[in-house]
Amino acid sequence: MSKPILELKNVKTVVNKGTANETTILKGINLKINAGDFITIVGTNGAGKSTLFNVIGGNLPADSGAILHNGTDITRTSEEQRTTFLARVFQDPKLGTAPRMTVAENMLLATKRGEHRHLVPRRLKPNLARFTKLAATMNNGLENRMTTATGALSGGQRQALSFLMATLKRPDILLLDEHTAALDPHTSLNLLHATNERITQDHLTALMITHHLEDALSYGNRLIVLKDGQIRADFTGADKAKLTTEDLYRFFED
Ligand SMILES: Nc1ncnc2c1ncn2[C@@H]1O[C@H](COP(=O)(O)OP(=O)(O)OP(=O)(O)O)[C@@H](O)[C@H]1O
Repeated sequence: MSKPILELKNVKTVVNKGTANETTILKGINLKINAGDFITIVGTNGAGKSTLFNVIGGNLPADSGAILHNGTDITRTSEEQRTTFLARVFQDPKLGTAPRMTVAENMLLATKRGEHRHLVPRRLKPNLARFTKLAATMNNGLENRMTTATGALSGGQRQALSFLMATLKRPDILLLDEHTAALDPHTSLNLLHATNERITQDHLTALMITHHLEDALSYGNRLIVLKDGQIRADFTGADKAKLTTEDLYRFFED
């Protein structure tokens, strides 16, 4: 069997070290993510879901344990170095896009993820048709706003742009951190559908944090329950398919 695309081996993360508030947030995470996995992640507030993404993304160090990318130890690499193979979409539509740049300029910038980015305006023209076609896949009129400054978009359009930017240059790992949570129900559903289509059609490897248990059940091939800094359950295939919201609720009871 081929190596996991990403592997966490007994990863622990401690914050406020050496103070009275010292806390171990991740308490020994072991996780093998295989190419093409679409993993939904659920867990109570404070379970450590965003911290897990921070540790994978290099925003927060792993205090012990190891993180391997295609078998190579990346535990000590920086957040910047990891952007060569990893992209993340946050809950806040304002994160991930440059507000004064147009939609098309932001997309051009995203084609350079992980590289030293110099925006060359003349490169925009040959890419515009492709970018517009991609924007149209979001089903929210983004394709009609290619020359609009991103700060003037609706939250839904801006978040759709963040998602497109994260996937324009294919990432090995896509981290979706409650990326539809700040949107109204209709806009959220629309983005979730577009997300699912892109991930499944392009066979992307993705992890998606959500508080909506129905969404965690509906999407992906794998579901992980995080509780108190540990992985309490990891369902795949047929086991995931037969899970119900009631089954999941049990993990939220003390
Ligand atoms: N840098 C930090 N310094 C101190 N405490 C932190 C830090 N990062 C996270 N924590 C704490 O660690 C715990 C886990 O936080 P985290 O944001 O990972 O939880 P979460 O599962 O994403 O929660 P939510 O569903 O509310 O977003 C929380 O108690 C949080 O306050």
